Amino acid sequence: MTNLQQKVYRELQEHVGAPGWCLAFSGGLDSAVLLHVLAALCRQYACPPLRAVHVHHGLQAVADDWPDHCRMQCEQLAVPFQAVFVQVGNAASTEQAARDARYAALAGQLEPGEVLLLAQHQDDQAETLLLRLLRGSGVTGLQGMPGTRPLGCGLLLRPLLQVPRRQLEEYARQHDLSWIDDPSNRSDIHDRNFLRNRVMPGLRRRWPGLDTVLQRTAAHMREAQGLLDELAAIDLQQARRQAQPDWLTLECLDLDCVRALSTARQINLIRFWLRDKTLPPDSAHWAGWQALLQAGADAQPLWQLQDGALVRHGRRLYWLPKHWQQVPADPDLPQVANGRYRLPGNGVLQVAGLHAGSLRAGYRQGGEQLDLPGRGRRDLKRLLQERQVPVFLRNRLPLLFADGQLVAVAGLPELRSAAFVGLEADWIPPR
Ligand SMILES: Nc1ncnc2c1ncn2[C@@H]1O[C@H](COP(=O)(O)OP(=O)(O)OP(=O)(O)O)[C@@H](O)[C@H]1O
Repeated sequence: MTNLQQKVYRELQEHVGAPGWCLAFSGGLDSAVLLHVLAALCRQYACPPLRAVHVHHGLQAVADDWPDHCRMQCEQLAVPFQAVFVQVGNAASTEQAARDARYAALAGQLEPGEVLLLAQHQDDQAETLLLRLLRGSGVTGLQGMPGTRPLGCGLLLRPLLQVPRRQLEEYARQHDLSWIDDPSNRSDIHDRNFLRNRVMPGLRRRWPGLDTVLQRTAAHMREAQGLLDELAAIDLQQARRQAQPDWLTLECLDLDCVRALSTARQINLIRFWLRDKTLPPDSAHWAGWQALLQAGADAQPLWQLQDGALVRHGRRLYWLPKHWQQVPADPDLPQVANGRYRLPGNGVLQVAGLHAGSLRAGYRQGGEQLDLPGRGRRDLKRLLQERQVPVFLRNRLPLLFADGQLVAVAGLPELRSAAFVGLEADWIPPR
């Protein structure tokens, strides 16, 4: 077994029990080497079934031959191959759009538990770090590419991150490999190519240990990030509250608790809290956070982020996922089974009790009235104000109607007309 094969095998040792290994195969030098290494490991050891996937972006005419090239390489090594064709959206940066489309396509075709292998190496990691430094990244960004992270229903792994490109070139020569030379890599228009082609060679001549030094920086940043996360977890535990009203399934923090922290610590907490909810704003865009804190006591300010918004109501701070914000064009909620209605974002409204099946569920349109036992007809708007239901929620409360008349408000058991007092209406949050 060659030195490189041993290194990769060590990196993959923890994953030999996975249901499959899937190589992201661009056909370039790095992934061609990884394909050869993996095929060799699979011949020598008990490894999961190996396959390779090439993503075709359709962005440059020369790339039209690449799926065939990749297929041939895989056939020679008896590795099952698949080409996936994607449409790249019209983003400001084609490079970024291609990367997004590629990761989405790769994630989409992973089997549960399968490991997706990417061929980024030590030099790529050094470039990534320097690029991020030049773009003003903080601790999170300066950790570089992670060696492993969840992707779709599987796991993404980069087993070559400790391997210098020189070693991959040597391996390719020794094994007489052929690979695709992407002509766009030679153009210095893109920052990464400029750095790779014009800057890194000079830096490496002056500081021969540059790549390992930068690797050490990334390790320091990972350690620092770990500590920041520990602090954020403590702060989150202190600040987390049950949403009010208490049937609400939204996540919420106590604003007084958050305010008591220093600004840097507030931002650390909010970043940590939102990590699995939305892309964090970059460091230049935290003015929205200050505006949210400084708005008057009665205001209900909202800070819009990519996949939802932070909203203040009273002394609470809510995370409002996007599907909560989009008022559907159709005010009716579709009934999916007897007494079960589909809510946006895959939640379900389950209505049980008398007449449950004959009700229509929908959102407020304005002007609704409810005939309350002992109180007579009341405007829904007033009733919701009385109960201090947050403004952001008022148009998103599922209402139940019988013969066109409002008879119950889901989640607020006291808002039922006489014949529907015993009606139960639960929200089952999206999974
Ligand atoms: N079109 C593609 N199809 C499948 N996987 C890809 C594709 N492009 C890149 N990858 C994967 O992502 C990794 C990093 O991409 P990057 O663009 O840095 O690589 P590359 O220079 O195009 O190709 P290589 O790393 O194979 O030389 C690649 O090593 C490969 O594993």
